Amino acid sequence: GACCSYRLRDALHPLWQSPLTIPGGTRQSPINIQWRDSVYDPFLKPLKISYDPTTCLHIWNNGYSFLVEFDDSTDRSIIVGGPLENQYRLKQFHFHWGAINDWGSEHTVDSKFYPAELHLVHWNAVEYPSFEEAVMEGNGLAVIGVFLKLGARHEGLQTLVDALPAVKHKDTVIEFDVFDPSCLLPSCPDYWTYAGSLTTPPLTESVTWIIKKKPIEVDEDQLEAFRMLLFTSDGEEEKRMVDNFRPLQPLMDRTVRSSFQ
Ligand SMILES: COc1ccc(C[C@H]2SC(=S)NC2=O)c(OC)c1
Ligand SMILES: [Zn+2]
Repeated sequence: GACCSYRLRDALHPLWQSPLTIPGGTRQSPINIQWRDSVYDPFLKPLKISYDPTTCLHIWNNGYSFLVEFDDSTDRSIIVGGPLENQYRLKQFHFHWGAINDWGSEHTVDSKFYPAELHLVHWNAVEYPSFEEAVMEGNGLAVIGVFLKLGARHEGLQTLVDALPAVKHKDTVIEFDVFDPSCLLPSCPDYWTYAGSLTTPPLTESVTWIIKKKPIEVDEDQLEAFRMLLFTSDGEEEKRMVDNFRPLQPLMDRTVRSSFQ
């Protein structure tokens, strides 16, 4: 029937040649955040974000998403506080999105998908010598997740959208030397936090997730600009870069904490 072919299609989805779950995984991402099951933690601190816009380096299409990468050789762009024991350095940010507005985010809230989700990736440079090593450690990474919803045009995002045609194909890159990603964060400080993983291979269980409660608004043209990117290199048969999100993973023995009541 339709359901099993859906499951088969889902399992064979081009993005997932690797196993959909990893053996022994107990803290995989993404997950559904059931609002009423999240537990308010009064000891959670406010998240402090200080990014230096001149640490921005370039935008590149890596064949799975488009990443904006930062110079992480110093502590000029960091986050601290929230659920974090140390300060974490900004390494890159990227997005996940759908072919249509009904889905696209990796996390869901009360089983609702958003059309897209921003991930700001940071690593624990206090305890680990490199990003590559931090990726392998339980407290190595901190990723801020921000939901995107359809609404007003986002002026800060537009500078990024204007650059996307230059990275249409896989393995293309352009210089992008001043950008402050804090313009992509909602003003509301509220967040959920839980222990999770990378959402693409190597799927390592090294991420402290900080998911903002409030989405940011972007307009249809801005979402369409994401959808005109390609998974494929120049000269290959074109495959539109859409639906680059991992299926939901089991919560298992985890509690999602909230910074708000
Ligand atoms: C080898 O280390 C990696 C590999 C892939 C990603 C990107 C994945 S993980 C995530 S969160 N969203 C994504 O699309 C990394 O990001 C931290 C780190
Ligand atoms: Zn991501």
